[in-house]
Amino acid sequence: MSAAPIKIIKLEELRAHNSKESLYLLIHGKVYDCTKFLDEHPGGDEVMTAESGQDATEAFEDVGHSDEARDLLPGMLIGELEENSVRQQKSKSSPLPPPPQAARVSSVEQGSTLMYWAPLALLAGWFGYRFYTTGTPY
Ligand code: HEM
Repeated sequence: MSAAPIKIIKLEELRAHNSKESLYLLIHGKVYDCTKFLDEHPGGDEVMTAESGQDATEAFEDVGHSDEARDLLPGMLIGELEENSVRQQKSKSSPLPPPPQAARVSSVEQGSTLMYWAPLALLAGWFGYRFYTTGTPY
């Protein structure tokens, strides 16, 4: 007899279970249904709901959970997170090039700065020319 196939869980599915009514946690790439454990968790339910819908591995490890705590995990295991959806999540969080709108705004700003300085430069040029030709700027 072979073991039951591992259920592949999509990122959207993980994110959908983010309340006390139904809570999934992602720890080391595996998805755990922690709904029933919420009330029993010695660290409280708030910390667990706060970690839902994202990778809770760091939070789980930072606490330094005991072996007893780790032994509880297999009982809550429901599947693994789909590889592709993790990659999607990573690309979403990576810095994107600035949107074209920003480029447009800065070129408009440059344009308006030029529009401000051009008449002033012309005026200064005129007074300079007058000063040199007539000895007085007006
Ligand atoms: C299914 C996942 C989890 C299980 C089975 C679990 C289980 C436990 C257990 C058994 C303890 C008692 C101490 C120990 O034996 O280490 C504990 C404590 C604690 N847990 Fe979790 N935990 C889980 C997830 C989390 C997450 C995601 C956080 C987020 C920060 C968290 C935060 C804490 C804290 C802060 C304590 C310390 C409580 C105290 O001693 O005052 N736990 N947990």
